[in-house]
Amino acid sequence: MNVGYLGPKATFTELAVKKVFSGFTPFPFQTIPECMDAVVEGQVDLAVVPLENALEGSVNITLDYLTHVVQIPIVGEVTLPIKQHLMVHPENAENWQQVSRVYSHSHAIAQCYKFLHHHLKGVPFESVSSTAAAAQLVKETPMQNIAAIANELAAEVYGLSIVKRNIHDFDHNHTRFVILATQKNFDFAALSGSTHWKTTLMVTLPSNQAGALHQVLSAFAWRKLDLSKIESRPMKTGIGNYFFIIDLEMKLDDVLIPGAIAELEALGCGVKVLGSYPSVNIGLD
Ligand SMILES: O=C(O)C(=O)C[C@]1(C(=O)O)C=C[C@@H](O)C=C1
Repeated sequence: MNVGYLGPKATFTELAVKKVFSGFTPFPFQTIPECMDAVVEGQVDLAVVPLENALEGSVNITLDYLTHVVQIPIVGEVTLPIKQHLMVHPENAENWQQVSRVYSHSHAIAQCYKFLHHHLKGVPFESVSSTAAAAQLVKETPMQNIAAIANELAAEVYGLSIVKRNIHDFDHNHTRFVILATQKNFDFAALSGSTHWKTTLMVTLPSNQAGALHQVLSAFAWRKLDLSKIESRPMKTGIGNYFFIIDLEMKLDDVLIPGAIAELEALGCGVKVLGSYPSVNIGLD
C-alpha cells in the first residue's frame, strides 16, 4: 500500500507516517488538498494529513477540504508530540540572531510566537507549505541569512544547524493527524493495536431556530455520550452560517450514536458521519 502525506521529506506529517506505517510506500505531496485529491483519484491508498494542534487549534484547510470538497472517510488518527527548533544554513550559524526572515508552516510559526517576539523581535516571518519546505528553502539559499522552524529530522535531511532547540511556547505541544482512505479493507485497529475509538460528526443546524445548539447537545448529554471536541466552521454561504464538527469518544455503535443522529435529524439538523476510527497517541508526555 502507498501513503500520501504532506511533504517534502521530514515534515511532522512524515514522522506520523513513519510511526504507524512501516513497510508502506510514502508519497510526498506539496499541499494538504493534493494529498486528499490523490486518495480520491486512486493515486495513493491512504493519506495522512494534520487536523489539529494543541496550541493552535484546527488545521482549517484540512477541515474545510474534508467537509466542503472531498468525501473521504477518516479511518484512523495518530497524535504525536511536536518539538520545534530554529535552524539556519551552517554558514550562518554564528550570525543567527541577525536573520532577515523566518520561514515555516503557519501553524509552526504560531506555536513559537512568544519565542519569535522575544528573541527575534521585528524579524518578519513568512509561511510556506510545510516546516520541511521551509528547511529546504534555507538549504537552497545559503547566501541569505534566513531561518526555518522545523523538526530535528529536517535539520538532518537538509543539512542545517539547529541554533535554538524547543522554541515552541508551551511544553505540551502535540498534533493530531488523520488517516483518510476510501478502501473498505484498510483496518487501522489491526495495524495499530488501538482499542480506543472516536467518531466525528458534521452537524448543520436548522436555520434561525432559537436553542437549536442546546437541543443538539442534549441529544448527546442524556445518552451520556462523551464529546471531546465541538467546533464551528463557516458554511461559506454567508455571514453567521456555521456548521459544527463534533468528536465523540466512542466507536459508531448500533444504538446510542444512531439514536442521537435520528434525534438531531428530527430536530431539522443535517448530520454526516465523517468517520469512526481507532486513535493512537505516540510518545505523549
Ligand atoms: O509542516 C509540517 O511539518 C506539517 O506536517 C504540518 C503541521 C501542521 O499543519 O500543523 C504539522 C504539525 C505541526 O503542528 C506543524 C505543522
